[in-house]
Amino acid sequence: MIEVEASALPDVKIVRTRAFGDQRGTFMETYNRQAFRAAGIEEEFVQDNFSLSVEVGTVRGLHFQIAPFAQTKLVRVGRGRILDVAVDLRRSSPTYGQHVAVELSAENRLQLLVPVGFAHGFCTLEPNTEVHYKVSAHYSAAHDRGLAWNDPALGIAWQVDEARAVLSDKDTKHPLLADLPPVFS
Ligand SMILES: Cc1cn([C@H]2C[C@H](O)[C@@H](COP(=O)(O)OP(=O)(O)O[C@H]3O[C@H](C)C(=O)[C@H](O)[C@H]3O)O2)c(=O)[nH]c1=O
Repeated sequence: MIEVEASALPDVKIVRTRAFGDQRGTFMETYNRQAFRAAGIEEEFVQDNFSLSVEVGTVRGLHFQIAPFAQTKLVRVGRGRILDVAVDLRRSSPTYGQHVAVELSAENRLQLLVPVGFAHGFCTLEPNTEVHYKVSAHYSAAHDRGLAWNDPALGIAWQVDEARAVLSDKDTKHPLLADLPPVFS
């Protein structure tokens, strides 16, 4: 049982899968190819990723891979809570540069489908947050690109002070949207 709804940017989908609770806890099918295809999510995922972020206010992003390794991502939280963000980088899109931000948590069990053409990133809202995500193309460092998470032009309300954000060195050096070359048509 899967429910898929459009987010504020219709191509970014919010996915809810059925949870079975009993006296022991909970069981979920977090991904089921047949059910997801029936719900219109046709992507073939080829790699599962996992990240643990220890500190609240850890920001990972905004990332994307360029062709031929551009990725659709299906993101969920196994432990903790994140503000998950997708930014439209499709030059021909009427919502170019706009974003959607959705809270994903172990508690709400929501997943976010971030299609090719979007940058993706998140900020953790609890300590020791574990993020699991499926991607539709393999990792390629040579095709890995980024966008400045704190670009004022994006207007993302990350819920973390810029000075307190925990970032990789790489994520402090990405270009602003205005300086980003065309990457997705
Ligand atoms: C993404 C990736 C990374 N790596 C290696 C490369 C580095 O040595 C190390 C950490 O990579 P990175 O700092 O890019 O990890 P994150 O900052 O969590 O990046 C991810 O976080 C944001 C939210 C995303 O949406 C992307 O999927 C992904 O870019 O893992 C791999 O070996 N395979 C991979 O698929």
